Amino acid sequence: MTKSDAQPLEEITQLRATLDEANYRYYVLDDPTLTDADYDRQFQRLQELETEHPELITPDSPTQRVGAAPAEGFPSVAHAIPMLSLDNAFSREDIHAFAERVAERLECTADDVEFTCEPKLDGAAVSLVYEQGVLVSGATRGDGRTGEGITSNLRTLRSVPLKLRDSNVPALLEVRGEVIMRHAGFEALNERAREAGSKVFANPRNAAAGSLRQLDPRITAKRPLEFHAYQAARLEPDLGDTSHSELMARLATLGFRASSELKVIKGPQAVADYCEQLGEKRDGLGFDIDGVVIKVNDLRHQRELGFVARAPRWAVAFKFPAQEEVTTLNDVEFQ
Ligand SMILES: NC(=O)c1c(N)nc(OC2CCCC2)nc1O[C@@H]1CCC[C@@H]1O
Repeated sequence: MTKSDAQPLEEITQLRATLDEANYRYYVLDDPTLTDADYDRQFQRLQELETEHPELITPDSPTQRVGAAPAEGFPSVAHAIPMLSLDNAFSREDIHAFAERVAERLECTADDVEFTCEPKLDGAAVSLVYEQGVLVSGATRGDGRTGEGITSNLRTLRSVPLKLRDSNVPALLEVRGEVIMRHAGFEALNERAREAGSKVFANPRNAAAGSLRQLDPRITAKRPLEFHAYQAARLEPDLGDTSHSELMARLATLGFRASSELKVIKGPQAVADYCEQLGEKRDGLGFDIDGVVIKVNDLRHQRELGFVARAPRWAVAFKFPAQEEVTTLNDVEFQ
């Protein structure tokens, strides 16, 4: 390899590392280091180099996010583990009853059970599969057992890592999470749609789901979508993480955004307090949530508790009143 040939590979490798790190800091740490102009300038330089040296292009390069070939349709994808729904809780009593049921099966007291609480994001649930640290498949939740293969569309989200960030990557990782559209992005999208006389979306959840199911990934790439991880569904080899909160911290080091509002909380009383506090913060979050997902934190306990027909015994969704029905949350008294 001559000196000049050696140059592009070094520069390409450096640019890819810089752009991947910029995505991680922007989308996972909420602590951007590059300005958009800097990002775009380095991205264009990488595109130039890869155009001059196409043999150096790799599928996990930041330039390979947006494919050009519109899909004819989406293939069906069977989820290795069903993407289940959640039973609901609507009051402090329901939270206590859930904790008591868990405690009874774990043969402990409800106050000894350690839960994690996190916002229940109101978007579109998806699953991402990584093999040897590289994204190989992305799918919608569908009916929970079978979804639609939308890998090309999910690759366009800069909050979806094309390759895992850590050095010791697991052989297999399946991450599940919610794709959301923030209110600001939703309003701007609908404004553009009204001006163009095209379809206006009813709410951010529909806008996110509709954007993910575009046949042309170049359209998805222009939509303000963010992926927020909420579960590591499969992990081989098992990295020995023993709790949901530890696993979510691991996902953050691997390059995923997890909820900054995730808290480890002991006992139903404190869980109900978290729900009340998050309900008061709901209108200021800038994106839609419809409650709190309360999970038993210990993964062994989750396995012991298992699932009933369609939902886990170890998790429940605390639901807030639908916002259209409630003028202000102050009207809602916590029983
Ligand atoms: N929407 C969410 O923010 C969310 C969450 N934070 N955590 C989970 O945990 C799963 C894990 C096993 C059962 C539920 N699920 C969520 O949403 C899903 C999408 C479809 C059914 C649940 O609502």
